[in-house]
Amino acid sequence: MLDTYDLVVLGSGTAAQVASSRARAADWTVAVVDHRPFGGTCALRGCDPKKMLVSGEEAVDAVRRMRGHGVEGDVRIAWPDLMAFKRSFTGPVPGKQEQRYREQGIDAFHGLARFTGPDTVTVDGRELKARHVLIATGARPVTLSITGEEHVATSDDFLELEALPARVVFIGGGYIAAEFSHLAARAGAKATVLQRGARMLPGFDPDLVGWLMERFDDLGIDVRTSTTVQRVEATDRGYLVHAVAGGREQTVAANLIVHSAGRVPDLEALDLVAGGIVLEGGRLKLNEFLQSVSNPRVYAAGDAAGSGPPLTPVSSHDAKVAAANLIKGNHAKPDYRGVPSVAFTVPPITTVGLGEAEARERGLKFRVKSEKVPQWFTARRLAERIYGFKTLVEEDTGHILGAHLVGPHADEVINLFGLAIRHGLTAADLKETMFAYPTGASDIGYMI
Ligand SMILES: Cc1cc2nc3c(=O)[nH]c(=O)nc-3n(C[C@H](O)[C@H](O)[C@H](O)COP(=O)(O)OP(=O)(O)OC[C@H]3O[C@@H](n4cnc5c(N)ncnc54)[C@H](O)[C@@H]3O)c2cc1C
Ligand SMILES: NC(=O)c1ccc[n+]([C@@H]2O[C@H](COP(=O)([O-])OP(=O)(O)OC[C@H]3O[C@@H](n4cnc5c(N)ncnc54)[C@H](O)[C@@H]3O)[C@@H](O)[C@H]2O)c1
Repeated sequence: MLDTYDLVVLGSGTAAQVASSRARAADWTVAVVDHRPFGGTCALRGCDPKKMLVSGEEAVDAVRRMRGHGVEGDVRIAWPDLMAFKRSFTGPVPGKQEQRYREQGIDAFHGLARFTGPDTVTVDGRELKARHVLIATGARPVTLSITGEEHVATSDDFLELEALPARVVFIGGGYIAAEFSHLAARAGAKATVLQRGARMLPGFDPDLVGWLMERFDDLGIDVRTSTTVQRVEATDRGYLVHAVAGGREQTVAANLIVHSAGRVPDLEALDLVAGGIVLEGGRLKLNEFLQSVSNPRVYAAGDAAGSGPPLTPVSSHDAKVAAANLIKGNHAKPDYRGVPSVAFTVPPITTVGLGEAEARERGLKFRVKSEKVPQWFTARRLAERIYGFKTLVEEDTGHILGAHLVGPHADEVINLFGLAIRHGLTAADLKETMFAYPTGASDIGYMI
């Protein structure tokens, strides 16, 4: 282990992995630091473990949909076994990560990192001097500032539950509430979502969210919008969640309350003042090259940078941009065109590019095609009632401005619209493409 490095990377998630290996490949001396097991949010506490659990849901949902259509019998989620299945993936991740760092010649430090000066960082009592630092510390749940906040579990806690409690309340109605309430309800819990916003999943097309809400109803998920949680009270039988909606107080009983009210860059422990790193509105103040405006040695990437949407592919993209600028001098800028996003409800809902309202606000000239199409073959063969789309195509150029899908295979098909947006393909290009039939993609020609 050295005391001086060309690059010290704070964090060991997606952004850290990508940037550290690029810098090392350029023959830089590199250290990574994390106070939690190595691997970051996506692999250990986010996308991947969540989707391992969704696999159980998908299996149950398929049987329930096909019942009466040639499939008989009942199936249910065996929660401890599904958790064990999840751990079969997450368990080996930290060890594999450490081995990867060893093989690459990257030094890995365990501990909470904190700046002690513009080019020094302390980790577990050891001071590291750095020619450059990359802040890749990810995000944390936003502080709710409500009485009883200490009783609110995080998504990390939910993903480690050995047993699923009978009544689960979600505070907030975005990605985590949508995905985890579907999971909890299919696994037999009573799920309630208390969403301050006027609707669920505000990042997705309102019409498509409306169609998806039918499935929340089927699952018995109690979704209360325009409802703000005010306090949480512990009782001898669990908790009471006190909320207010339209001036009226409501109380919901719970055995588990899950934070799903948003995440913010995780910067608190870093002592940014000591590092000479300024913030603006609670976020790192960065230039267009993802470099701190006040300390040019320091760059940031991923959720910690807060520059693009807080998603794994964006963390990876940011890290490539920051690494390129570190190694060759500032020249690369992030490009967030065509970043697809999926909420992994069953069925999934997806979005890429501009929403209809945003495109109108920008004064663009475009045609909208939107329809709920459960009668299409893709949905029929799966006995799925929820299937629909909305596409936005620019009038003059034929460019795809935005695409929004809900239903089977939407999580895969949206990537093709992302490809079109990012690489300037037109609606005509997509229509001329031959997609294997019958697949989700073979519907694209009819969606535009
Ligand atoms: C429940 C959940 C589900 C998600 N599902 C998806 C999904 O399906 N698809 C998708 O694209 N995105 C998903 N996301 C978002 C995605 O996980 C993040 O955008 C992505 O993992 C961020 O990567 P990162 O490298 O920026 O940070 P992270 O992977 O969060 O890594 C940051 C690391 O820094 C460490 N750290 C923090 N502070 C310090 C410090 N002071 N010293 C040392 N180490 C520190 C942390 O321990 C952490 O390991 C999900 C997120 C959550 C919470
Ligand atoms: N599939 C995915 O890509 C995926 C899945 C899970 C999480 N994530 C990432 O994690 C981040 C955090 O997810 P999330 O679901 O916590 O946040 P979110 O930003 O998706 O949704 C938060 C919602 O909580 C509501 N809210 C905030 N404070 C509230 C309060 N006091 N009472 C009631 N409602 C309140 C807001 O109106 C908002 O709609 C996401 O932004 C996303 O980047 C991504």
